[in-house]
Amino acid sequence: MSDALTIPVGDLHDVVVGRGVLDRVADLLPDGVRQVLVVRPEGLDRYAGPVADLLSARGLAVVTAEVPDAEAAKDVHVAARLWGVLGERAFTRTDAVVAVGGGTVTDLAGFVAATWLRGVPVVHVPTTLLAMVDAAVGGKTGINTAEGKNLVGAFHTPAGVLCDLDVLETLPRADLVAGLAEVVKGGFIADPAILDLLERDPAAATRWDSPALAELVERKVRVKAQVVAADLREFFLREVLNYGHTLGHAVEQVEGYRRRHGEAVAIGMVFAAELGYRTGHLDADLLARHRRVLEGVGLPTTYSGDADALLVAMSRDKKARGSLLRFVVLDGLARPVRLEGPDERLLRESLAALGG
Ligand SMILES: NC(=O)c1ccc[n+]([C@@H]2O[C@H](COP(=O)([O-])OP(=O)(O)OC[C@H]3O[C@@H](n4cnc5c(N)ncnc54)[C@H](O)[C@@H]3O)[C@@H](O)[C@H]2O)c1
Ligand SMILES: O=C(O)C(=O)C[C@@H](O)[C@H](O)[C@H](O)COP(=O)(O)O
Ligand SMILES: [Zn+2]
Repeated sequence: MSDALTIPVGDLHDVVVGRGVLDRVADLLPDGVRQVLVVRPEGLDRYAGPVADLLSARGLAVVTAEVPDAEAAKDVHVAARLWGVLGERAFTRTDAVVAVGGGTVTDLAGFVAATWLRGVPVVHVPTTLLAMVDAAVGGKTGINTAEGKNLVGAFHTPAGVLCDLDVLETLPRADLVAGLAEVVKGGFIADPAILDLLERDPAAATRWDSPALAELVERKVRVKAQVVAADLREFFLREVLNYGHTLGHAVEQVEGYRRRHGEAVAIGMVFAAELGYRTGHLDADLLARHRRVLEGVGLPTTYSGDADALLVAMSRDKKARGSLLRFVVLDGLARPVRLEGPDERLLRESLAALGG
C-alpha cells in the first residue's frame, strides 16, 4: 500500500488507511467544528500530542483528556468525567470528539460523543491493529458495567476513521497479535483469502511494516464495512461480526478483564467451532483449521475456567433472547449461521473440549 486508501462503509462513513497519514486528521472533521476534545489513554501521548497540535494549527480550540489504559477506560465514571469536560467548555453540536488510541478509547470516546447533547461528531484515530480493523469501524460504542461487557452503549457512526499503519511500530507484539484475532474472524466468516495469507506466512502478519499486514488490514476493514453497511443496527446480518464473542466476552468478564479482547475472541472462536462441529454444521477439517490458523500467529486456543461462571456471563450476551442463548457458528467456510438455544450439556462439552 503506497498511497492512502479510502474504504467506504456504505454511505455511513469512510475509513482512510495508509502510512504517514496522521496529518490528514483535520480533513475528517465536519465543517463548522470549532472545539475538539482529544481522548487518549494514559501513558500514550506519542500520537495524541501531534494530533492535538495539527488540530490547533487549523485554528481549533483543543482540549486533551487522558483516560485510564485498557479496559478500565470503559467505565461510567470515566465517561462522566469526559461529559464534565464537555460541559465546562460548553461543547455544542458543532464541536467534536477525536479518539486517539486502541479499541477501549474509541469505544469510550464514541459513547461519550453519542450521548453528549444526544450526539456530537466523533473522529476515530485508532492506534492498535484491533481498533483499525474492527473497533473504530462501524459505529458500535460502549462501556462495561459490573454485570458484563459492553452492556451500555449506542450506535454512533463516526464522521471518519483514520488508520495510520506507521503507528503500529510502537504497539507491543502481544497487542498486534491480539488484533489478528479479529482479522482471523473476518477470514472465517467472510473472506477465506485472509486465512490463506495467514497460513502462507504467519510471521509476516505480525510485522507492523509488512505488505502482508497492510493487505490483511484492508481485507478485514472491507469485510466489516460490507456487513455494517447492510445492517448497521444489528437486526440480522451484523451478528456475524460477533463470531467468537459470546464466550470471548464471558472469558474477559470472568477473568476481570486481565486478558486482551483479541485473545478471548480467539478462544471464543475455537469454542464456536466446537459447537458448530458438534451440531453437524462444520467438519473436522474446518475445526482443525481454527486451531491451526490461530496458533500459527500465536493466539491462544485452549482454556479451562469456571464453566458455571461462564454460563452465567454468557446469559447476558446481547444476542440472547429471553433464556435462549444464540451463537454464531459456521455452516462451512464463510457461511455463518445462527445456532439457537443449544442445550447446557452441549455447551459444557464444548467448553471441556477447549482443554487447557
Ligand atoms: N466497537 C466495536 O465494534 C469493537 C470491535 C472490537 C473490539 N472492541 C473493543 O475494543 C477493545 C480492545 O481494543 P484494543 O485491543 O485496541 O485494546 P486497548 O485499547 O486496551 O489497547 C491495547 C494496549 O495498547 C496500547 N496502545 C495503543 N496503541 C498503541 C501504540 N500505537 N503503541 C503503543 N501502545 C499502544 C494501549 O495503551 C493499551 O495498553 C475492547 O474493549 C473491545 O470490546 C470494540
Ligand atoms: O461490530 C460488531 O458488530 C461486532 O460485534 C464487532 C466485535 O468485534 C466487537 O468486539 C463488538 O464490540 C462486540 O459487540 P457486542 O455487541 O457483543 O458488545
Ligand atoms: Zn471484538
